[in-house]
Amino acid sequence: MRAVLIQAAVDHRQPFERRVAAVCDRVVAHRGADLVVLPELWATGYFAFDDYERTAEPLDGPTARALGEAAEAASVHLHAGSVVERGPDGRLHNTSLLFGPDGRLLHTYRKFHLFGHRSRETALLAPGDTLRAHDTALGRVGMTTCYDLRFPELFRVLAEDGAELLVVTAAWPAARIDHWRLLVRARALENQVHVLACNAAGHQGDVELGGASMAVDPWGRVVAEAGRGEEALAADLDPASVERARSDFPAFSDRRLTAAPEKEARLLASRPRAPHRVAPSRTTGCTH
Ligand SMILES: O=C(O)CCC(=O)C(=O)O
Repeated sequence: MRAVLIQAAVDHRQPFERRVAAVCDRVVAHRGADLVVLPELWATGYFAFDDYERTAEPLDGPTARALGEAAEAASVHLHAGSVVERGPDGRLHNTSLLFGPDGRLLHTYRKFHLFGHRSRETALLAPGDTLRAHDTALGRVGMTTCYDLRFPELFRVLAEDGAELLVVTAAWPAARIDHWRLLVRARALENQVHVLACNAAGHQGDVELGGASMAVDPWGRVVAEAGRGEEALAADLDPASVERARSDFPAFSDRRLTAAPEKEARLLASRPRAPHRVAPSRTTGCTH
């Protein structure tokens, strides 16, 4: 599977509609990829808190329509990063959108953990409360947003819901980019899944975004990593490697606690354990 992460900067000199059109053109240029991913709030700018209200749209608004058309024109799955959504009750959310190659909106995710440190997100937005993975032609996909990376239980819930690919859309500052690198790899390794983490680039006000978008495999290995500036990062993933990693080294199936909120018993009922396979180390991938 070929994924392309568009590590975009927000050009605040351009009107909002022009920013949307420019990013849609960049999506269309990646026809031939299977999945294109955008950063968090790439059109409004995550740190442009004064613009949230003005740029908010419902999920059938012009920005979502343009993104669906771009996905269809490119014939790709499009994880369109996130937009400021105006919900049916008037509240605003940081909402991620996943489109299919026919331009249909397949799945949405409202950011669960709003960020309050030197950020007005908690004051302006309402958090999401629904977490589920979604079946696509590329496998089962879970969506997460930026600060969520610091909450391993959220990733575990999605992995327990069958996600094989976890996508992180972000506007992660350069000041804490070491945390980003560590957390993205940890979330992939501990859940034995692929993680695609698409960060923003450039400056938003006095905050510099850190770039370093990454594709990480189920062994926690970095398949591709971007620099700090604007870039389209391509990565080839082998979807079968999730199954392979889990059967070569069965840590995911050895877990005893569940993160799934709807399960009453937090301790997983004891079940017969599959015998661990003892394979010569040179034939396993588990040296990392
Ligand atoms: O956790 C961090 O350091 C960054 C989080 C963030 O910038 C966000 O959630 O948008």
